[in-house]
Amino acid sequence: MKLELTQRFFFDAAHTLERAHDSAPSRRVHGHTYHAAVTVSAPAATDSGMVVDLALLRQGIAAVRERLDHHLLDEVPGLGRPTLENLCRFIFEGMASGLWVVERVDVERPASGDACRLSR
Ligand SMILES: Nc1nc2c(c(=O)[nH]1)N=C([C@H](O)[C@H](O)COP(=O)(O)OP(=O)(O)OP(=O)(O)O)CN2
Ligand SMILES: [Zn+2]
Repeated sequence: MKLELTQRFFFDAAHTLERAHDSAPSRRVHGHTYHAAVTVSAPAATDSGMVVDLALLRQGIAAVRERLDHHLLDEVPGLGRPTLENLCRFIFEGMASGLWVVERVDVERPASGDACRLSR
């Protein structure tokens, strides 16, 4: 058995996106509010009664979030093409060095109903 713990957060960011699909709005600089969630796990029987202290998890998230929030995503080192898929990977990799096992990362744009999940 294992326990999973999730912390949600959001960030606002701008980007452009060149696509095979002909979309002028995508090619212009535009912004989205992204809602994200990081889920970490631990064996169900922990001495601490915690997967990890949420304060530590939030610190890890804050460090990754700072690299995205109010940035032009096209210019974020290591992100690559600013898609939901690459945002999942970027956050997953950014959280991977903590005192936890990252199970999955979700990134959504609720306003347009787009969502992506990267699982371990
Ligand atoms: N697989 C993905 N496809 C697309 C992503 C993505 O992250 N992963 N992102 C986008 C763009 O960010 C875009 O802003 C959203 O585009 P879309 O919903 O298509 O809106 P448009 O204004 O471009 O309208 P169209 O009707 O598609 O012309 C796109 N794809
Ligand atoms: Zn977009």
